[in-house]
Amino acid sequence: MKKSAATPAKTAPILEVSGLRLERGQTVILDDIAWRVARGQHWVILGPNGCGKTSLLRALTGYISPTSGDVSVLGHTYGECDWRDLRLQIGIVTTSLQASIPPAEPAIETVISGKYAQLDLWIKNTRADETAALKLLRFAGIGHLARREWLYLSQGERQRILIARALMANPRLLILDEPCSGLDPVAREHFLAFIEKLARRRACPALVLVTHHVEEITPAITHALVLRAGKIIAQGPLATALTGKTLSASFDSPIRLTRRANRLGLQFTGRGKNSVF
Ligand SMILES: Nc1ncnc2c1ncn2[C@@H]1O[C@H](COP(=O)(O)OP(=O)(O)OP(=O)(O)O)[C@@H](O)[C@H]1O
Repeated sequence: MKKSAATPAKTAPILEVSGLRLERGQTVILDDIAWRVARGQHWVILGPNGCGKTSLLRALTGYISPTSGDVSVLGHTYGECDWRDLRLQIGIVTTSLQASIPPAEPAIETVISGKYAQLDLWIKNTRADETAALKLLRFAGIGHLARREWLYLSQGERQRILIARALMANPRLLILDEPCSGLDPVAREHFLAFIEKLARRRACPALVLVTHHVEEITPAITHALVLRAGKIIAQGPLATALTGKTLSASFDSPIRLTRRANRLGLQFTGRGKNSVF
């Protein structure tokens, strides 16, 4: 009988990936990925288009099987326990989820569906679920939208609802896959302030933010994983893993990392091979 992941091992890391390799046909999508997310850490994954970020997320959530290597969540390894239990420990917010939300579904029901890791949920809501969902919507600053249908919500509101939805299952890891895409500059700042508030919450799950934009790395993010062509080129505490040198190697273009008022930025230096100028 397969072991249940419902009772997490107290000392295990939140996530551990070792020797992960993913091949499809002749293509090596991920190669020799070894990565560990410990309790209390919040990570950013950065890298150019096609470097393997989405594939890595899909391997973490059990949606694709690696060619070799292991992925474990809270000490439980895919293949050795029920993957549905493991998946419940990982919340994921991605724009691809948006197409699966029924257009007429009120926000509060979208949030409640997260508790059961289901979309288009057809059950009678309990009072306790409604209370919990409303609390999360209020935390996300959108309590007033609880009864508004998905169809009429803005992109920023939808992203907050999907985060509240993910939190309904009390995940230990929350993956935010390009959560700012489609947001205008002001909406993006408000949204980042919300992420920062979430990260400072006592019961916050470990966050993994996937982005192309260093400006979206808020001060709560502690660690970085930098990818290039399916391989890790740097990982560790933000200050050492995310530098002009590692970004230049990742994006194959000369880049300088700037820091102003606690926010990161990029400058293209205009020198060297593959300069954008
Ligand atoms: N099933 C597959 N078969 C063949 N190649 C694939 C498959 N899935 C992904 N790839 C390739 O693997 C590479 C990594 O894709 P992936 O979507 O993980 O990149 P990404 O870093 O998320 O890119 P982006 O930033 O553009 O979203 C790409 O070159 C892609 O074409």
